[in-house]
Amino acid sequence: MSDLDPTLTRGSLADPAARKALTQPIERRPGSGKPDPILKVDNIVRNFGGITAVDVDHLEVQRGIITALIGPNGAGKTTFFNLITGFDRPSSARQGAHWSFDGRTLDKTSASSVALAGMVRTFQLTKALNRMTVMDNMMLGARDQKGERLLNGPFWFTWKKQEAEVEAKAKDLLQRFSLLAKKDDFAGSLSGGQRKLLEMARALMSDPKMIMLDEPMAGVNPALTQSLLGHIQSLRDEGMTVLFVEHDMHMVRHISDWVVVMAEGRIISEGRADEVMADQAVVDAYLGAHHDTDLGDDELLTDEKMEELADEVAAEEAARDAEIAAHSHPHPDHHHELDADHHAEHHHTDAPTGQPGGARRADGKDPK
Ligand SMILES: Nc1ncnc2c1ncn2[C@@H]1O[C@H](COP(=O)(O)OP(=O)(O)OP(=O)(O)O)[C@@H](O)[C@H]1O
Repeated sequence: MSDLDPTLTRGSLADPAARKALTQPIERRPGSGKPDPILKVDNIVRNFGGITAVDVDHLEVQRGIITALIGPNGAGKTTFFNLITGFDRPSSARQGAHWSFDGRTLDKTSASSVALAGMVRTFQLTKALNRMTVMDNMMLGARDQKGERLLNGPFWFTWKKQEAEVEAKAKDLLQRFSLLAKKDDFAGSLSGGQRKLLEMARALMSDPKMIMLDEPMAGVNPALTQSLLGHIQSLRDEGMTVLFVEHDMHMVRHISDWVVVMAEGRIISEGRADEVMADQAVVDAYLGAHHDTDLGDDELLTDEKMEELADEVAAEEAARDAEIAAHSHPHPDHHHELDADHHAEHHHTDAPTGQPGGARRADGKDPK
């Protein structure tokens, strides 16, 4: 905080020039210090069997701007989100893992306490949530994230009194995200984009300081894309910190003020979008098998290039299927070791273990 321009008060980062002035002096290297970090992470390692999914030495997330966390499939982004929000425990828990949010240590904190501290993540709607109405989802969002202690304790009446207030707030948020007319509809009946809006609205029920969005553009049709991007930017313009994981590089280029790149569980690059996408370490991490992977540069994405990529993917999948058929003996499915829903919720397939950018073995050997 020491070097931060005192005029950069809450909301003043709505001005692009102010954001540029803030990020310009930051060193372009993994783990660089930020002028006013809201989140600081040290020594977070997560192993699954012999695989090191996350191995982050140091990361700082700047307050008040939009930071994108990108990386190839299997790079460890979702696992990292799970770890810092208390939904998973680092393997390095007793070996120096340390992280703090807004000055408060979160090392041994539960997921609900992390949310109470002001760091809230969105969740993709599960089957159960799909069967509830949009409004009930919002009310549950409030209970999950704020009133849990009130509901369980002798404060039930206090909660009841607050309920009307909470409902009014839910309606305001639904209005803001153009979902009010749908408040009595089942969440499952919403379009992909509307679900993303509902996920965001739910997370905002607890007035977070930082919102963490997991693939906000997944399954969103082009008509809603602009509106979603606008909502994310206006949250930042109102003073909120945004951290998001996204595969859509066009979106990353469009709205990120800062980009952090992960590969093989590690932070490999940091900088502004155009800078990291030109960084050889990033290009190498994304390349590997797909040497022309689109990093969001529209000029590169010709029809011919798309066909070439589709052919490469098909050839790779055929080779993988053949390999699986050749080794089709039962194999313990480490993927479901902790969280059976984790990958079922993902819309895309994981990189096969050992593909560039994917997880690596804890002993450093090629997992194949
Ligand atoms: N619960 C789990 N049990 C075992 N292995 C897991 C588990 N969760 C993740 N992994 C493994 O950890 C590595 C990192 O996965 P993670 O989902 O965090 O990557 P990611 O960067 O979010 O990938 P994607 O972009 O595909 O969502 C992968 O190799 C994955 O298979």
